[in-house]
Amino acid sequence: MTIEQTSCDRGHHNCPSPPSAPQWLVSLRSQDELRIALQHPIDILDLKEPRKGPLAAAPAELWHAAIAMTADLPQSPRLSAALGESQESLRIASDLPAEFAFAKMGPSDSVSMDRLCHTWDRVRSELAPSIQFVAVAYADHTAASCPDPVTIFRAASRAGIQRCLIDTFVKDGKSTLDHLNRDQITELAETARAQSSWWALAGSVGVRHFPVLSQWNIVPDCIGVRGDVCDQDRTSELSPQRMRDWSAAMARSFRPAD
Ligand SMILES: O=C[C@H](O)COP(=O)(O)O
Repeated sequence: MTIEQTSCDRGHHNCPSPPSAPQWLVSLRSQDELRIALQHPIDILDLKEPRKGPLAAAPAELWHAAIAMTADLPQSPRLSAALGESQESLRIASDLPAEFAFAKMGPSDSVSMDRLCHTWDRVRSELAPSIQFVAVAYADHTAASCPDPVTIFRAASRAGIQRCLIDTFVKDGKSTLDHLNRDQITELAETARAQSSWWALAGSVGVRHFPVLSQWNIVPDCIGVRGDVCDQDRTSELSPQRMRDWSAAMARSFRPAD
């Protein structure tokens, strides 16, 4: 999908149509949650264990269950796995089944871009060739002791990584849009576009942010969510009602992807 930037202010009568829909990624931690998620038009089922950290890996049993549950679907969402931060990723990357489309690793404690690139190389070399590696940046990069998001997005492209995701490291309710202002998120979006990267916006993103994104003319290629589709915080269960709310909000706020 191409990034479409529009000057459309949807509240304005001259607005021709809402922007093209970003893909929708939902992070899931159990088979029950997978069953709920599969009732919605999700593009990417992202498996992780939110009780163990922002990008902690789900157990391998869930990886295999997700493959079995989606194998025969006519329009199967693609599978993504969080592999944890660097040490956990290095340990488990080679176990990820080739049926997965994406794998991502948290950059915390990498301190320098050189070190993070080195870890990316090592993790990528462990993945099945068909799995696309997603470079993750943290909006609260100082707390995560890693390079800033634009530096990570640029380095990813230089390293031949075409997919980037921005998330938050500390899950205290502060979103990526609290950590980064309009200019900073615009710079990220423009960086991604200039280097033809696909980019996903995550990090305590909620339906409440859709009007802000519209006002800022930001349309990521994908929006990722966990906490805002749960009963309470992101460690609680996936909420069927909140999933319905997100489905409706995505359909209302964006026109179908081209
Ligand atoms: O990859 C996306 C994340 O799981 C988003 O989680 P969050 O919405 O709880 O920050």
